[in-house]
Amino acid sequence: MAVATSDSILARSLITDRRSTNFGLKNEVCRGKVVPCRAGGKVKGKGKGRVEVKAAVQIGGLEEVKKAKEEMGLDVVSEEELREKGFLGMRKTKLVCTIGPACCSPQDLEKLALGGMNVARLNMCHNTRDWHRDVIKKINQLNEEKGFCVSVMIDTEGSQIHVLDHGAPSSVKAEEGSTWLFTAQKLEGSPPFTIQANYEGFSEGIEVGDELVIDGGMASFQVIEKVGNDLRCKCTDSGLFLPRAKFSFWRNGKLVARNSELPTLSKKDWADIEFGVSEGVDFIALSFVNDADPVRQLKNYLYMRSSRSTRVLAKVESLESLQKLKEIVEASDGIMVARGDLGVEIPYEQIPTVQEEITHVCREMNKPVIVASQLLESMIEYPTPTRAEVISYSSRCYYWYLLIKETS
Ligand SMILES: Nc1ncnc2c1ncn2[C@@H]1O[C@H](COP(=O)(O)OP(=O)(O)O)[C@@H](O)[C@H]1O
Ligand SMILES: C=C(OP(=O)(O)O)C(=O)O
Repeated sequence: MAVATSDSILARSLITDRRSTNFGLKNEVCRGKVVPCRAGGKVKGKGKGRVEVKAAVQIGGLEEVKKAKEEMGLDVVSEEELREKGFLGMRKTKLVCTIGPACCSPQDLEKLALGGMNVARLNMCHNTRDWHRDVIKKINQLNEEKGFCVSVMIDTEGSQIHVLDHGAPSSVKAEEGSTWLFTAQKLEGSPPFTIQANYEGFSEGIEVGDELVIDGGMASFQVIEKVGNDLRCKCTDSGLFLPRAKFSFWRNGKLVARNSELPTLSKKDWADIEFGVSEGVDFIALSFVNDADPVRQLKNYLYMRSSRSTRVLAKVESLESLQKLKEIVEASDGIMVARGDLGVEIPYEQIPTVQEEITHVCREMNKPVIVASQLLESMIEYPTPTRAEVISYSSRCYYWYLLIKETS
């Protein structure tokens, strides 16, 4: 993915190596000049990397963009078009960027817009509404003053069983053979070998012998004792607890579905939606949609609130949502394949097939598909993506791509 600078076009599928000077493009075909450029903001986390793009192909106006599309099969967009049409522009691939503390200044937002951001995503499970309001204001300003056309998406928190923020700066390590208490009790500080869950009923129906998997495989435990509502577990595969790490329980190789018992739209989600409507956001992405009902409910609500132009996207991130895929796609304006959470409920090796299946259903119903999570994950640390990451975007599926930790 190369990012547009002034008078340049975005050539999405061309990520260059630092040493490369010309993408291997024939000058007579594109008549473009490869220029170094920097775009994007500082990345959160280790803070070393930058979302930075190495080069852009400078090609003049719309005519040349058209030529690049037709003759070279590139999915490109001119800066002019980015400014005027945003996600309604001709480039079929769209870029959705999560806005977090690492990229929320007006300068960072402008760099992202210049780099091809079509939609700015605000994840409502982080930060305050005032913080989100401020970002929306900056995006509106960017659009009004600099002529961009960046849309805004809010993403609801939804309900999911996860580790409470354990207070440690980054992660807590569990060693194989160590014993841990998983509890929903509110505890002072972070007692050793104790993990707090966010949901009181997290252990209901769980039996001794069940497997508890953290973040789809980051670490595994076996339940060795039930102590009231708490679970004493032995670590069977060492690994890390990251803040908000997700739980899944397994019995005889099958998922014990727990998240599906929680509501898709909590009180907080409705309050966030109300906030989004009053701020005039363009998209609402609904987390943990298990069937079409919450999507229909939200669409009815938007209709009543005269916010018909706000689009509802359903996040497919659970087994249940896969079982009800067609009705969910039908009810929604688009789908997000939330690969991060999907990887907690289905084995990693099934994700490619599932992504393809979801895409197929969406294509048949003419609905856009957003692919989320770990797209350019290596760029959280490093300035260039891996070859494998580059290759995974060379298909002509024309997805919308959602960058999360890479930008936020
Ligand atoms: N608005 C925000 N405020 C603070 N941190 C944020 C914000 N948005 C994203 N982040 C950071 O980026 C990370 C990835 O974002 P995201 O995937 O949207 O959240 P999560 O993985 O927690 O569901 C978060 O864990 C958080 O550290
Ligand atoms: C986008 C995702 O969800 P979130 O960041 O809201 O956890 C995901 O799970 O891939």
